[in-house]
Amino acid sequence: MDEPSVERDLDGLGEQATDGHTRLTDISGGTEGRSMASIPEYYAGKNVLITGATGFMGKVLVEKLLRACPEVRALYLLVRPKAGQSMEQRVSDMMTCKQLLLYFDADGLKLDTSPVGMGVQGFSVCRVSGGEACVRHELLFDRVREVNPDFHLKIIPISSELTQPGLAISPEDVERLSACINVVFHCAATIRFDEPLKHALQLNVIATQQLLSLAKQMQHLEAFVHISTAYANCNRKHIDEVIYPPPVEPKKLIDSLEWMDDSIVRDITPRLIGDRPNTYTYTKALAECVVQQEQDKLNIAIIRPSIVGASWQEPVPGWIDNFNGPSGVFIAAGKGILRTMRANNDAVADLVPVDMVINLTLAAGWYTAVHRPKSALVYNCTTGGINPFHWGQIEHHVMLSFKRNPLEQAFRRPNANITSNYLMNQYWILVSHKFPALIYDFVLRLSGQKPQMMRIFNRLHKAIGLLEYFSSQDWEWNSENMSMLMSQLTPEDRRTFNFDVRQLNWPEYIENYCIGTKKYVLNEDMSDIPAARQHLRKLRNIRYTFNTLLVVFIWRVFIARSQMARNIWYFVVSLCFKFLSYFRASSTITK
Ligand SMILES: CCCCCCCCCCCCCCCCCCCC(=O)SCCNC(=O)CCNC(=O)[C@H](O)C(C)(C)COP(=O)(O)OP(=O)(O)OC[C@H]1O[C@@H](n2cnc3c(N)ncnc32)[C@H](O)[C@@H]1OP(=O)(O)O
Ligand SMILES: NC(=O)C1=CN([C@@H]2O[C@H](COP(=O)(O)OP(=O)(O)OC[C@H]3O[C@@H](n4cnc5c(N)ncnc54)[C@H](OP(=O)(O)O)[C@@H]3O)[C@@H](O)[C@H]2O)C=CC1
Repeated sequence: MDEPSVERDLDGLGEQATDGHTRLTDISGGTEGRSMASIPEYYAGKNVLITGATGFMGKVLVEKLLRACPEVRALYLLVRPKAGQSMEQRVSDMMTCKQLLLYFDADGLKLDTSPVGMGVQGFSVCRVSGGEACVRHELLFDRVREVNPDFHLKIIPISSELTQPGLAISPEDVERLSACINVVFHCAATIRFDEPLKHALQLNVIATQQLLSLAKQMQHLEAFVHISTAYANCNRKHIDEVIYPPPVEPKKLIDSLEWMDDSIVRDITPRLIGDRPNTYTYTKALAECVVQQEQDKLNIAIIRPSIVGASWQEPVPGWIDNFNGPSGVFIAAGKGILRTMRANNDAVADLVPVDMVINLTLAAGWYTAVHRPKSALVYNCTTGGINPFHWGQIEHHVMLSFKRNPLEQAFRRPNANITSNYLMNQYWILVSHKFPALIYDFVLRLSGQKPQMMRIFNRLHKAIGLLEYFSSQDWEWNSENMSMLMSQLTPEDRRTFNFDVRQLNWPEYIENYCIGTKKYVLNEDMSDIPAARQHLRKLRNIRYTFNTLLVVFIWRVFIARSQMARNIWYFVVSLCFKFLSYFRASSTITK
C-alpha cells in the first residue's frame, strides 16, 4: 500500500515523468501556440455549482468569482436550511454578511460558548437579552457590490442536505443542474477533528461520492474541483501530488459501518484511523480515493491546502470569520487566556492565506476545463517548501501584534509561549492557566457570580490538545503543480489570481491576521485600541501589586515565623554580600 496508485495520462498533452507522475510542465508543451481563454474569459457565460458556499472558504470563492469573473452566468449554491433559517435566508444573510457570531446566556450578559471555549465575561460583541446575537461587520461582498449592485441575481440557492440520500436535491433541481452546470467546486465538509466517524464518513466521503454521481449526469460539465487537505496523508512525512492508496477500501468501510451502532463505531475508531490523528484527516484521505475511483470521464482537480488562514490581500487584508485552526489560538493568546501550548519552535507553520487558496482553486478549475486531463491532477497548496515560516516566529509576531493592537477586555496581558517539552507545558498549564482560573473563579464566587474560568480552560485544553499534533511536527509537501499552474497563467491572470506564496511577507501577514481576528471575528472596533491599552496597563499594575503582596505574604509566613528559614535567608544574603565584596576588591586590584 506504499506506492502511489495514480497513473497519469493527460490526453496526449503530456508525457509520463520517469517517477511515474505527470506534472503540468509536461502538459504545457502541448498547449504552445494555442490561443487560450484567460480565466475570466473562460468563466464568462458559465454556470458554476458550489458546495460549502456558506463556509469560510466557500464565501471567499463566491466573492472572488463574482468580482474577478463578472461575466460568469450563474452560481448555483447547494445550501441546507439551518438553525431555523431557510436556505434563501441564509444565502441572503451571507451576502450582507449578517452572521451569527456569539452566543449568550439567557441573562443576555455572559458569553456562553465559543468554538474553542474561550468565552469570558466582556468577550462579547454586543449584548442582547437572551439567546443569540446577530452582528453585522465589514461586508465581504462590498467590493462586488461596487462593481455590480445586482450580483445577487446571479446567485441561485438550491436546497440540499449533503448527508441525505441523493443529497436531498429535488428531482426538478437535479434536472436543472444536469442541464446547465459547467464547473463544480466541492468545498463542503465537516472539518471538526472530533467528529464521530460515521458522520465524518457520511459527509466527507459518501456525499462526495453522491456529488460525483450527480456530476456524471451533467451534460455540459467541464471541470470538477474537489477541495481536500494537505493533511489527508499526514501519516507520511513527504507528500507528493498524487493520490495515495487509501487506509481501507472506502466501499467496504461504508458497508460495514452501515449496520454498526454508534457505540461500536466509537470503540473501533482509534483502530480504524490508525496513524492518523483524527476522523477528519482519515475521511478526507478516503474522499480522495473515492474521487479517483468515481472519476470516469470527468475532468478532475484536487486542491490540498495546508492550514488555511486569514486573507492576505482580498477581499480585505486579514479577513477571517471563524475560530478554526490557528485563529482560535491567536485569539485565546491575545485575550491573555492562553499562556502556554505545545508546539515545536523550529517546525514549519504551513499556513496559507485563504485568498491564495481560492485563486489557485479558480485557476485549477480553468486549467482542468481547458486541458481536460484524463486523471485527477493534485495541487498541494502549501507555503513551507517555498517560503517557510516557523511556529516560534509565529508566536513572536502574534504576541507583538496583540501588544500593538490589543483585544478588548483581555483576561491577562498577552504573554504566550510555546514549548515542545511535555512536562514544561504541564507545569505552565498549572501555574499560568489553572492557578489564575481558580483565583478568578474564587473572586466570582465571592461576588455572587457563577464560576466559569475553569470550565473555559478545560474546553481550551481540549481544543489545543487536538491541534498539537499539527504544531509539534512538520511535513514536506511537493508543490510543483502549484508552481507549474502559475507558469500557465497570463501576466494579467497571475496578478488577478495571485497564489505566488513567495510574495508573502510573514510579519505583515501575521499582523493583519491578528487585526482581522479582532475586527472580523470578535467585531471589535479599532478606535477602542487606546482603551484596550489602558486596560492592559491596569492589568500590569494589578500583577505588580499581586506579586508584591505575594512576596510580603511569603516573607511573613515562611521567613519571619521560622528560625530555620531566617538562618537560610541570612546565609544567602551574607553569601551574596561576600561575593559582591570579593568582586569589587578584585576589580580594584586589576585597575
Ligand atoms: C501560543 C500563541 C502563539 C501561537 C503560536 C502557536 C500556534 C499554534 C497553532 C496551531 C494550530 C494548528 C492548526 C492545525 C490545523 C491543521 C489541520 C488541517 C487543516 C484542515 O484541513 S481543517 C481546518 C482545521 N479544523 C479545525 O480547526 C476544527 C477544529 N475544531 C474542532 O474540532 C472543534 O471545534 C473543537 C476544537 C473540538 C471544539 O469543539 P466544541 O468544544 O464542541 O466546540 P464547537 O466547535 O462545537 O463550538 C462550541 C460552541 O460555539 C458555537 N459557535 C460556533 N461557531 C461560533 C462562532 N463563530 N461564534 C460563536 N460561537 C460559535 C457552536 O455553535 C457551539 O455552540 P453550542 O451551543 O452548539 O455548544
Ligand atoms: N479551513 C481550513 O483550514 C482548511 C479547510 N480545508 C477544506 O476546505 C473545505 C472548506 O473548509 P472551510 O470553508 O474551512 O469549512 P467550513 O466549516 O467553514 O465550511 C463547511 C461548509 O460545508 C457545509 N456543510 C457542512 N455540512 C453540510 C451538510 N450536511 N449539508 C450541506 N452543507 C454542509 C457548511 O454548510 P453550513 O453552513 O450549512 O454548515 C459549510 O458551508 C473543506 O473541504 C475542508 O476540508 C482544507 C484545508 C484547510
